[in-house]
Amino acid sequence: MPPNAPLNAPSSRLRDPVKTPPAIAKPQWLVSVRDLVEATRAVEFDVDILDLKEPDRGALAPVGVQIWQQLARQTACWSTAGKDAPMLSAALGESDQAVGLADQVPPQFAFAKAGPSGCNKPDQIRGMWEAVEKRIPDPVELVAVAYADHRSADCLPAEAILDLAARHGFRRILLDTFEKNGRSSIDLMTAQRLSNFGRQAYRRQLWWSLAGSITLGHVSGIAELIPPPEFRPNCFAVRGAVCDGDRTGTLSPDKMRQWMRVLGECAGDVQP
Ligand SMILES: O=C[C@H](O)COP(=O)(O)O
Repeated sequence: MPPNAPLNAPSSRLRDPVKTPPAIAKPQWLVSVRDLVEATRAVEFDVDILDLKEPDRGALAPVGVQIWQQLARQTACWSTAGKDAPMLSAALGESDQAVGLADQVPPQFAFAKAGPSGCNKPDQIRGMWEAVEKRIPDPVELVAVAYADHRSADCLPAEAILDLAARHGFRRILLDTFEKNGRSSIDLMTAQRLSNFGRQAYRRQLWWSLAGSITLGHVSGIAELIPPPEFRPNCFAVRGAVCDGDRTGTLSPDKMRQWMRVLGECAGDVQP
């Protein structure tokens, strides 16, 4: 187990819908989808988390509330049909938009993410988290978001957000890029910073997900990039690399199949 316990105990709102593993044999896989059609395609490929997001409108743009509701109904059908229904996650947008939408997230969703852009002081980001937490339905867990290109997003650096998130009682953090211009989180952070981010997450008992123009090459090369297994991401989150064309295209079954295979091959990397 990581040596340092979180400074604040998690609030009841942050209880896990599933237990957070201290170490995982196989990284989880999040795929961002824009609607029910893409979601239905993605479930064929053993996705762990379906993330509802409109890729035409930036990093964390929300889809319409009616699409959240469709997915909430569909997940019940998947479960009753005996399928392993993925957990649902809602992108709420950035700061004020996230606060405004938080109370409309269906309670069937496991997670919601609020972007920190414009929050360049600790008090601002804490205030935004608190405002979202006040409105979000109780079973939905708010996930902290940090951007590798934090200057473009006018927010605090990723390491500072991780520290604040741990103190606030978050259980999970997503590292993504604000700009979707093809520069990956790995290019922006460099291997050293990324590895330190992973170490910091492990020590603070934060599950972390790596997103931001991540490619299959990044996934298969993660052991060289972050040698200690326990510092590696608990989850890889992807959109662009599993689409035909760029991230505004549609999900490619061939690419989804390749990702499923490569992620399956990561199994056994981490000893519990
Ligand atoms: O949450 C994950 C993002 O949607 C990743 O998108 P991307 O792979 O196009 O950067």
